[in-house]
Amino acid sequence: MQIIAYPNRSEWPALLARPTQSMANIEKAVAPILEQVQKEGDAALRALALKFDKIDLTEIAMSLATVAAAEASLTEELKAAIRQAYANIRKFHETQYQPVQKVETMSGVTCWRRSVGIEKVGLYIPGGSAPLFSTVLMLGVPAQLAGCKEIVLCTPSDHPAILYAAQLVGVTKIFRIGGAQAIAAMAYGTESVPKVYKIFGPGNQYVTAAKMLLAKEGVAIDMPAGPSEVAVYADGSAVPSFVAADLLSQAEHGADSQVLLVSTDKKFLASVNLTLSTQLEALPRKELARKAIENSKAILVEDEAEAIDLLNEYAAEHLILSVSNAEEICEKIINAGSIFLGNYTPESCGDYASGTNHTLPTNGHARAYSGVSLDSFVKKITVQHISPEGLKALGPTVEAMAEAESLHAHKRAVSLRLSSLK
Ligand SMILES: NC(=O)c1ccc[n+]([C@@H]2O[C@H](COP(=O)([O-])OP(=O)(O)OC[C@H]3O[C@@H](n4cnc5c(N)ncnc54)[C@H](O)[C@@H]3O)[C@@H](O)[C@H]2O)c1
Ligand SMILES: N[C@H](CO)Cc1c[nH]c[nH+]1
Ligand SMILES: [Zn+2]
Repeated sequence: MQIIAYPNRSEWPALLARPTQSMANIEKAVAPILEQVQKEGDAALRALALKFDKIDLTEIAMSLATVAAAEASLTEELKAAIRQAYANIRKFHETQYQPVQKVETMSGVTCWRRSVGIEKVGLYIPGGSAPLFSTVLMLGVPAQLAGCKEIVLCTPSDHPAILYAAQLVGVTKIFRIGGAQAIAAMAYGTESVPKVYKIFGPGNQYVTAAKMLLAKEGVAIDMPAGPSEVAVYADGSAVPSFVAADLLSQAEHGADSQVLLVSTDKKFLASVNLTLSTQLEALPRKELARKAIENSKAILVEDEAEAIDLLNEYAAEHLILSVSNAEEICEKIINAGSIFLGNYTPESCGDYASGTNHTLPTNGHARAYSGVSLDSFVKKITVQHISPEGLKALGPTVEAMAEAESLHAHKRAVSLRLSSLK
């Protein structure tokens, strides 16, 4: 990994830019796909599956028999691991339920919020270069807890673990479609695929661009969750081989992934680089990881304060703090998707099974977005009730404001009632 020593702050934006292809080029490729699906429906899905995924899609929906057969084809060990991950993710997301809190803002004026699961949701499960069945749990568990009635899943993969996990979380329909065309199908609806109210899920740049383009048309999406990335901040207490393994864990996702290592210790950076090369050569997906590592940097900074500023500017999807004062540094991080503390908290645990969600904002979007949670799958409907006594107390305030805005019908809606109470 290229080591950059003591860059000036003015150099940070260029240094921290992700190796994404130009969004304009990706959008140029994706826009016609969206249009084709909107116009031609299932016929477009069949043509695009053949073109991009080399799949002959006679059946767009997965049959119940295929789904049922999935369980039998998995080992007991893998099924137990999936069930353990499911239980942990469920336990963590259950804590995100918010009890209804009724507030009396004035005597007789009561307001509260109801959380209601979004009725129809669409989950995208990446399957181009790896069948990410862990993502089924990450999206399906909060959808299930939120009480979403229709849970549609699209994926280009037919891996049985995807189908097994889909059954666990109560997915209602599964379609073997991937890429931008899957996102378009869930946004517009086709003869086979139902139109949903909100689309969730990570994916490559085509998937992410499709979500962003559709968001401009008013389609609800979770967030931009593109190519995976990790930043590691390490000091002399960190173990170089552990840090190298963490960097490679995200580099192996794809050539467009990026990893970042930050330290105040020059020798440490060199040791990580050494073990990284050896570990890289041993990986089956080494060509993908090598390309991602070529796009990555190890940055030597002056001190802890500079490291914190740099990490906040980068706004990593995942941030590992392999430093002796990890909890203290954690409190100073204001931009990150998910943070991992200490030497024994590999990011992989969050990817699969610790309980937190792995669908997280990438490409600096952690500055403004959070990862997926139970909240992502619910709407909050506000409710209020005003008693006659409450209206007597509140009415004059509303009358004065409506009068000042020249909205006389608003004022009358209050005044008529107040007169009836005299
Ligand atoms: N941010 C997160 O939370 C998060 C979580 C998991 C995975 N990820 C990321 O998801 C991504 C998964 O990517 P993937 O490619 O393996 O699977 P994917 O399912 O996202 O994309 C595969 C699809 O891309 C489409 N495609 C491929 N080449 C195309 C082209 N030239 N033009 C148009 N469409 C094309 C195909 O239809 C294919 O089905 C990785 O980048 C990974 O890092 C991110
Ligand atoms: N690291 C990915 C999120 O960016 C999630 C994942 C799934 N499987 C392995 N990793
Ligand atoms: Zn991962």
